[in-house]
Amino acid sequence: MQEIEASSQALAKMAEDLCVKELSESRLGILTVFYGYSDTSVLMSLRPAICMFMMSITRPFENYFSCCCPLPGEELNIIWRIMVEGVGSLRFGKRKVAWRGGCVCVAKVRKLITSNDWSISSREMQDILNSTHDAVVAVNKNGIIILFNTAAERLLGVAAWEAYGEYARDIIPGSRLHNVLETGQPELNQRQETGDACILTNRVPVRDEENRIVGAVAVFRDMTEVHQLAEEMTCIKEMKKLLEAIINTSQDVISVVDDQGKIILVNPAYTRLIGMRKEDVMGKPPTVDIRQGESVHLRVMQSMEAVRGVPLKVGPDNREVIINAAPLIVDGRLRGSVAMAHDISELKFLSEELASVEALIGRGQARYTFDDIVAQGPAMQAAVEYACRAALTPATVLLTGESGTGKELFAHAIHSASQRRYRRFVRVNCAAIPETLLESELFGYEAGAFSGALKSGKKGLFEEADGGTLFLDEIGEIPPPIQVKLLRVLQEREIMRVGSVRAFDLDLRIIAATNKNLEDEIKKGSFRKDLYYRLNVFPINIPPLRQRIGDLPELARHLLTKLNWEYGRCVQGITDDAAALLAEYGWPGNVRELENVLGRALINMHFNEYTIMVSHLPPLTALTRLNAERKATETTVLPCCTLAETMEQAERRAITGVLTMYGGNRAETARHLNVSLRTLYYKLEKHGITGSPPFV
Ligand SMILES: Nc1ncnc2c1ncn2[C@@H]1O[C@H](COP(=O)(O)OP(=O)(O)OP(=O)(O)O)[C@@H](O)[C@H]1O
Repeated sequence: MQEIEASSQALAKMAEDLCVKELSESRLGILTVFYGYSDTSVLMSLRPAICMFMMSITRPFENYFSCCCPLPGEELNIIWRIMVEGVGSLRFGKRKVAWRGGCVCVAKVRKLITSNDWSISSREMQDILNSTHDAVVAVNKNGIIILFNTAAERLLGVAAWEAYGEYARDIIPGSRLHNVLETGQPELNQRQETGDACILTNRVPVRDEENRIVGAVAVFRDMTEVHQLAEEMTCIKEMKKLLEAIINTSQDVISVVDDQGKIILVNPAYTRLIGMRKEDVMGKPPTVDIRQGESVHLRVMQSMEAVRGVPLKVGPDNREVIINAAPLIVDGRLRGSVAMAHDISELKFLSEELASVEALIGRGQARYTFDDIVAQGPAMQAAVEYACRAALTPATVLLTGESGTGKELFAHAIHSASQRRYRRFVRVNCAAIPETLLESELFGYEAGAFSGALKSGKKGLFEEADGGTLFLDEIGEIPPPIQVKLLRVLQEREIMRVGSVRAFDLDLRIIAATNKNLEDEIKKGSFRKDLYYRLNVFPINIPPLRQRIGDLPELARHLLTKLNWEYGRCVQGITDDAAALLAEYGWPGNVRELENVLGRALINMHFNEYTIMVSHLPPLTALTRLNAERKATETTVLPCCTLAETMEQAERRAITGVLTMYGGNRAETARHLNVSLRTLYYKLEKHGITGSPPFV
């Protein structure tokens, strides 16, 4: 603060000049302090433009500055002060003010508020403006800043006290308030990008009652946060849409309950499954759809823990579902629970379908190689050696042998050792497919070939195996009409779909297997001779187990390893007694039966038993007797008999043995002996075998 002593005359003049000058520009506040007489009314009339302070002559003026602001809460920055001595007068326009000593101060008014609403104090007004988030800057008609709130300080980076009294054009040129003053036109919603910030500005002229422009005000709104918020909102909205789409398209059944246990979300898969409309379940307790079992939602909400694999029956059709559910915990608070149900009725159905299709076809890759075949004795070794040779050629192979001797095992091994090993190995059990379907299954059909046919037509198993190997198991069961078609495939190497007139080429190797004697079948007229010759290119006969009993110990070891793995056991071997019993047995079911017998022994064993004993084996007596008989037939020399007589006796023994084993069941006996029922009846009559077991 400057303080100048001066003669009263000079100072009076200076004060007067200053007053006039400052009043005209309204830039600075002139504070004139008089001792002695004063004309209050004159000075007060200047208030809209400057701050005028009246003081009591009795009070020292220093105190006055701090306490006598005309509007409470305003502050002054005194720039200079002139002490005035003597007596004089000041003239304001036509009026003259007498004075006697005093001072003239020039002060910058830091907060100058001109408000006509005197019910709100200037301090309150200032507080209100400072509290607003928007920056507010106002100028008077000369473009001088008369209002600058805290948000403006923050946003524009200028302190309020620096801004007050300055030209807005100088301090904040971007505000364009001077333009508004000039044009009188409001500038609304103007966007300004400053660095990272995005500001929206409204600038309007301020008019008095006579519509004269007396100033301008700008409101700056920092839109950065709003923009960020809008972006976040858009992001959340998109996320919500995405989640909704996922939930709605999910095949899994989804339901959500709130913390009150009321359903608040279900997806279309849910309504489809339980057969209720969405509006019928929303807001309802989660037990609304359950037919059998407890609500997992309630369980989860009580325990606050997830559950997995809970079986339930839901909906009008009592659909079987498996449910996984978890509590919804947000910020440590339980907000509800979400459950996902998998409809296992469908799954069960599909897996059954798959199993039946696979059982019928057995398609895919070969599972065994020659390493999986136990062949100790010379007969088996010869068969394996022959099969190895066959594998290296594209020739058709015919595997013959009793049931369970390992024909399928050989077919897999041949494919695995052939050049086609990386192509498909398709197995078809001709006996398992109904006769009516066999043709279309094997050869496929054209669209609309018969009622119930697929619109698109269907590939047959021959086509499926194209490039690979087709294993026709139980070939002896193929009915004569299909034998003709099969013959054509083997001859021409081409097939024709059912309902088609167009034949196409195929490249596949055929392996056929049967436990029937096809020559007998030809004699009976049930199997085509020409087909037999086509199939019998590479015949391999696999001997029955009873004729290679020497293989039994190694086979048992091999099968035990397999069974231990399947049953999770560690059985090491077989006692000598048990092995002797197994060797005595006739094994009509061959290696498959041996596998079953060992499997049953494992089931009979305790977990701390590691060696199969006789007590673990199922009863094998009936066939042991047969076996003894067979051995006798094979080994006993009958010196006083002719060859024809010996054969007669052997035949009689064989028939009575098998008949005893099957409790007199002639059909089973015929099947076992591989003769037709008609032949068996003939032989029974011939040998005079009648009555009930035991037959002698
Ligand atoms: N020599 C062998 N070595 C190892 N396992 C064998 C042997 N022979 C047969 N097996 C096993 O015995 C079971 C029956 O074999 P497979 O199914 O090949 O007989 P199959 O003659 O095709 O029977 P079917 O005529 O009844 O179809 C299979 O588990 C097979 O692995």
